[in-house]
Amino acid sequence: MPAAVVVTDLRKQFGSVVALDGVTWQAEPGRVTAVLGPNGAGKTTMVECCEGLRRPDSGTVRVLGTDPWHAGADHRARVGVMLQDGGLPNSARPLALLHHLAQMYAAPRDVDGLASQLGIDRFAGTAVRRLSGGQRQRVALAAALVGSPDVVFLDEPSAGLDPHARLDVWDLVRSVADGGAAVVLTTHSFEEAERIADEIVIVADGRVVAHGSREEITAGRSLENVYFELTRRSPR
Ligand SMILES: Nc1ncnc2c1ncn2[C@@H]1O[C@H](COP(=O)(O)OP(=O)(O)OP(=O)(O)O)[C@@H](O)[C@H]1O
Repeated sequence: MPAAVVVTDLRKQFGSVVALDGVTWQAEPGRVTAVLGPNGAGKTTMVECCEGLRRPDSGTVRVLGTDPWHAGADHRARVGVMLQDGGLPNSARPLALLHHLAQMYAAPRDVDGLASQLGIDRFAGTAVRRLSGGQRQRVALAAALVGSPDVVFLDEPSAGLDPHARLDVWDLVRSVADGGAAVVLTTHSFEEAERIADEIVIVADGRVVAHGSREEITAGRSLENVYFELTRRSPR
C-alpha cells in the first residue's frame, strides 16, 4: 500500500533559525505514527508543512499523493487536522458545531456516537468559550475526525487531559487507524507513544534522528531511554 504521507528532504528556515534541516519520513495507512522531539525540534513546523499551512523552503511533501500547499477543497476534506490551540469558534456549542461540520463531508462519522465516545455529550450545549482546556481539546479532536478523514494530523492530542479522557482518546485514535486512516500525532508522552504508536519518528534540531516501527526503534529497551540517548543536549 502506498504511503499516505511522504516527506522528503524538507527544509525550512525562519530568519537565522533552521527549523527543518533536511527531514525525510513517511506515514502509512492503518498505522499510528508518533512524532517525538524536544521543544523547538521542528515538529510543529514539519506537521504544518504537511497540513498545507506552511510552505517549505525546499524538499517535498505529498499527502495522499498531493502537494498540500497547492491542494484544493477535495483534498482538504480527506485530511483531518487538530491544532494545538483548537481553532474553535468561541460562541459555538460543541454538539451543534460537530453536526454542522459533519454536513460538509460526503461520509461523516456518527456525530452523537463520536460525542459520547469523547464525553462531549456532558457539555454538548456549553459555549466553547466556557469550556475547560481539556473539554475544548476533545471537541477539537472530534472536529478533526468527524469527516472520516483518510489522513489525520493531531498536535499533542492528549496533553492536559485527565487520565480517563486520555484513555478515551487513545482508544479512539487506535480505532481510527484500525479503520484504515493514517494517523500522525506529535507528543511529548512516552506512555502515549508506547501505547498507541506503530511507527515512531524522533526529531532533534530539525533532523530526523530515528524513524521506524516502535519495535525497531526500542529493540527491547524503553522508548524513554532511546529518546534520551538520541536527543541528549550538548553541554552549554
Ligand atoms: N513563525 C516562526 N517564526 C520564527 N521562528 C519560528 C516560527 N515557527 C517556529 N519557529 C522556530 O522554529 C523552531 C522549531 O519550532 P517548532 O514549533 O516547529 O518546534 P516543536 O518541535 O513543535 O516544539 P514544541 O515541542 O515546543 O511544540 C524553533 O526554534 C522556533 O522558535
